[in-house]
Amino acid sequence: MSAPVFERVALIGLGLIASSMAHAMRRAGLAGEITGHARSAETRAVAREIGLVDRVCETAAEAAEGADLVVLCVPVGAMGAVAEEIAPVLAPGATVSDVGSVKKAVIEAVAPHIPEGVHFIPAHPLAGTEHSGPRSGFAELFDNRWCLIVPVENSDADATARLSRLWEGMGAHVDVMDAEHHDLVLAVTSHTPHLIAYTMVGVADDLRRVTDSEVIKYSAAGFRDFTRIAASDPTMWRDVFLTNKEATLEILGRFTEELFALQRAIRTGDGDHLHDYFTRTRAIRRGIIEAGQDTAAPDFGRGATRGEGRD
Ligand SMILES: NC(=O)c1ccc[n+]([C@@H]2O[C@H](COP(=O)([O-])OP(=O)(O)OC[C@H]3O[C@@H](n4cnc5c(N)ncnc54)[C@H](O)[C@@H]3O)[C@@H](O)[C@H]2O)c1
Ligand SMILES: O=C(O)C(=O)C[C@]1(C(=O)O)C=C[C@@H](O)C=C1
Repeated sequence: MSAPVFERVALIGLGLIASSMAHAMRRAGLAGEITGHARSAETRAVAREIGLVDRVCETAAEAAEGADLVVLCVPVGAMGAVAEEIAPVLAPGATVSDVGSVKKAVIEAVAPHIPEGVHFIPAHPLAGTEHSGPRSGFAELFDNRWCLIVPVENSDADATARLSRLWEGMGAHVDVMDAEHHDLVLAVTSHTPHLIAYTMVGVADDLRRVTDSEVIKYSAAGFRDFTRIAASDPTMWRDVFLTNKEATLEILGRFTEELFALQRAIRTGDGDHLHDYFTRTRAIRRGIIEAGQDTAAPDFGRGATRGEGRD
């Protein structure tokens, strides 16, 4: 058990990421006290029932008051309003961070509300599941995953190091990245793949009407993986695409070009093109495994029903 890195941590939004943070902080004794707030009364009631944090508060400001770390764990589109609400109670020397999947838009929405003397250090843990809500979290979520810290202009070095210690204590490896680069990298590795999965499952759903449920009945592993991703929270992903528009459209444009090239190769019977392409992509998968990055998604059946106890 380590000494607490922060005396009081406030988690605003009590879904998958916040609940996993609460479990991971408790596992390693990283916080003296954890307070929490979620917008819906139902979520707050569930959080109280399962003892998720030490104190569930009725407002975000109440949870943030007296905290030396406040972490915004709400959908990206809600970050600015929450920052505005907690701003009056933030004490000088406190740190505000977030876990949003997009960084440039979050910084633009949150930074203007951060008072003088309060540190703002955005972050993004690259770990998740398709589940949501306060029951879906688990202490191991961040183990051996990356957490990207995205310092803003004049971010305090000591405060950044302290936040890094917290994430390392929760099991993550920490790297530092600037916001624009973060958003482009994530558009490639996370955002566009989610859009493709949503699309593929939508296509299959249309087809299902034609084939009378054969698509579901005979769905093989590849498609099942798509359905897991496409079961992810609609609010979260709507906000991701609306706020990482530029980078996602850039990657989607490239994706479409390559898809057309493959489509043409199939139509013209260009086996060499297909074989070369698949050889290249196979090498990427092998590279990921050799680098030890293939941390298989953990057990998702942790009593969480998607949408349960959340607004
Ligand atoms: N799910 C993932 O895979 C994943 C991974 C990394 C980062 N993230 C990011 O983490 C953040 C939270 O995602 P999650 O998966 O934990 O979501 P979630 O849907 O499980 O939880 C979101 C929580 O925020 C609360 N909430 C929504 N609007 C609010 C508001 N205005 N004020 C207070 N509470 C509000 C909801 O009640 C809910 O408890 C998002 O910004 C997301 O982009 C998600
Ligand atoms: O494993 C999953 O369910 C995820 O989609 C997690 C995932 C990802 O794309 O890797 C999703 C969004 C994040 O911001 C970070 C992680």
